Amino acid sequence: MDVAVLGATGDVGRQICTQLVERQVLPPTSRLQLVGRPGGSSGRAVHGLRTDLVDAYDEHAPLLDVALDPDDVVADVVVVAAGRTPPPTSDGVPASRAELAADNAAVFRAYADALAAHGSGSEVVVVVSNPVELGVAILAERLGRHRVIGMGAWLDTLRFRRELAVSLGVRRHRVGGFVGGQHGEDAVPLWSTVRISGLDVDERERAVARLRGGRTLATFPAEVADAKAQLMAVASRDIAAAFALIDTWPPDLRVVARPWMTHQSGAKTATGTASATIDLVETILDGREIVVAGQVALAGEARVGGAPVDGVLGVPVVVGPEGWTRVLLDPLPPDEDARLAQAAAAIAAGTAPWTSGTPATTSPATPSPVTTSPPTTTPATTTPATTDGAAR
Ligand SMILES: NC(=O)c1ccc[n+]([C@@H]2O[C@H](COP(=O)([O-])OP(=O)(O)OC[C@H]3O[C@@H](n4cnc5c(N)ncnc54)[C@H](O)[C@@H]3O)[C@@H](O)[C@H]2O)c1
Repeated sequence: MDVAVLGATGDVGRQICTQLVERQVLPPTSRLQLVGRPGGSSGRAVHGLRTDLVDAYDEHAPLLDVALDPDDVVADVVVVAAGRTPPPTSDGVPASRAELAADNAAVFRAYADALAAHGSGSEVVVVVSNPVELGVAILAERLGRHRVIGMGAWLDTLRFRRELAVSLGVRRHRVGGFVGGQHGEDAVPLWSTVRISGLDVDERERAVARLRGGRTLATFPAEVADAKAQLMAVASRDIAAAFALIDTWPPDLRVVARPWMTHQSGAKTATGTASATIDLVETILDGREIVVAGQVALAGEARVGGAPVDGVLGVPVVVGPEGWTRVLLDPLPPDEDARLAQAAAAIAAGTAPWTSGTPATTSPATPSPVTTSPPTTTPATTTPATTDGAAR
């Protein structure tokens, strides 16, 4: 099985390539294609990256290949990490999502068209670049909905589990639960999906109620806005104090605030992003099926706000070697349902200018009907993930 990483020389792309090789996700007989951009600095640096990886990992490295033309991308799994990233801003207000979308829509389209024309017709695409939802919408339109999954919701999910685990004083692998919605500040912590191994239902409900402290998601957007304002004020004097302040907040708020502060600090979130990406790549390559959260192009497989979703949304899904197959979303409590509906509306508004609004329905994966089974499967991952803001 082969993997291609678009934007291989970027901060995130390079981490993905390094971790793929270092963690021996790919055997020496597989191929890792490092994809750069002709004419750009990455067109030169990608050759250097190849040499550096061989230098470090020659004993177990897969075959390392360089591609500069989107038409030459060939792999079973294609990771999209190419494109612009929004820089931190002095006032904490993220660069316009529309501007980022305009730039990165062109990147998404170029690779979507090339894969549609020259790909195998069965590659699975993992979208990392932001806006993740736009990448999923554009690639799904051309390649088929089930072959495209955005990893932002999985990264948010790993962060949620970590924050819950910290508050509970347990290891992350003992905590289940998902984050859906839009990657970044419109992430929706799905508290009703939280599971804690070793606790029965009553114990879990008491633990969750304690962690939530009587709050619901109805106040979450206002809490996030207030958190950012507080962090900007504190961080301008003392960045360590800003991170310490985050530690005093509830776990769901920390899920959004901590990566936002990380980005504002000038550090990028490349390591955690790469690690979460590799979870998905590993699953797809393994032939296993696991439940993850991901941004996917829905055609009515989930209902929020009383209506079926026709468009991209982060939801728990079953992912396997042919992409995602099913949505696993039980009926939600009103606050989670309302926030997911708001996120779906925000995503629809953000993607509409760049898409035809009709994701391709063809797919090699067999779409299954909506399932009502509870999302109890927890992938056996202990991978740390730390990172977002507008979306990081
Ligand atoms: N989904 C997530 O959780 C998450 C987390 C962190 C970063 N990101 C996103 O990942 C993307 C990459 O981030 P980064 O920090 O590595 O950025 P970076 O600037 O370090 O690297 C960007 C890479 O994209 C390539 N690139 C830029 N424009 C291109 C074009 N027109 N065609 C082909 N390649 C092009 C560059 O050559 C470079 O290799 C950004 O969109 C960022 O917002 C997503």
